[in-house]
Amino acid sequence: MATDSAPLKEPADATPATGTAAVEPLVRFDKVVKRYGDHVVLDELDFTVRRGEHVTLIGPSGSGKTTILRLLMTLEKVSDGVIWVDGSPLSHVRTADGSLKPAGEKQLRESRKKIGMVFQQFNLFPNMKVLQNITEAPVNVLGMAREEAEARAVDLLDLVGLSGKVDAHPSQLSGGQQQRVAIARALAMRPEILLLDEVTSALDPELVAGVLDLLGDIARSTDITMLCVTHEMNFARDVSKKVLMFDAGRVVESGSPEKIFSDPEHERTREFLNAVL
Ligand SMILES: Nc1ncnc2c1ncn2[C@@H]1O[C@H](COP(=O)(O)OP(=O)(O)OP(=O)(O)O)[C@@H](O)[C@H]1O
Repeated sequence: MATDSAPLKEPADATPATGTAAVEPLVRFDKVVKRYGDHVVLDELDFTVRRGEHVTLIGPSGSGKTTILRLLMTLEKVSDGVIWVDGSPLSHVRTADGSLKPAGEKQLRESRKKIGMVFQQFNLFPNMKVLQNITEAPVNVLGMAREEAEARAVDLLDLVGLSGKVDAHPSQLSGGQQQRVAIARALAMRPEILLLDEVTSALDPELVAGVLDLLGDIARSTDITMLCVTHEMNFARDVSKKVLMFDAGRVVESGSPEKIFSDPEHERTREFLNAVL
């Protein structure tokens, strides 16, 4: 089935009826396929994430974890299936007859506003000062007044422990400090969903705990929904309510961190955890 030919109807429970919004998943992957040429990376993937939930994605290298985050960030397009966010199709738009067709660039840019992502390699703008790194998207994408964006950036820099670095350039900061700026930059867009892709993998070991503590504080003190790819199993245990174990582009097992880490049911989960723990 190709997304650009067959009309796709929304799942029966995708649009909450009045009074049921609290139980409606914020994110729903509905038979999502991602192919690169003949290589099927995600294979009719189904999973849901509830509003405010903190979910950790684990699985062997190449199992499709980063691809899931990139699809949610609309940096990639689905090959098949539909991604729903808050009852609306992220990857598609509704046509007049109620069917869905793949979203164009304009809609994808709109969808992207709801979602923030922090990358392994920080991805800061090297030629901009810290403050401008944080205000750039709120001003140019959301149309926020510069003064308001700057005031918010100052608050966020305080939150991430970098209030003295407003005028620094990224090259003048440590990796841990750059990642804190990247976290502040993602939060500046007031996203509903925060995607974290191995955000401590590129850091020197002594900087890892500080960044994880900050993310733990953000998870506990806000109602943000988090999807997190990490090899930091203690962080997953402390911060997430649900762990999804992926293999070959599918969820092979999901459950609480306690259940998955101490009593996994699937052989692939046991193999993976034996290798990383
Ligand atoms: N742009 C691309 N073109 C072709 N293949 C790609 C592309 N991006 C990802 N892939 C392939 O998709 C598969 C899944 O990659 P992905 O990065 O999602 O895995 P992952 O589970 O995040 O792995 P890791 O833990 O090593 O980061 C890999 O086989 C990868 O080579």
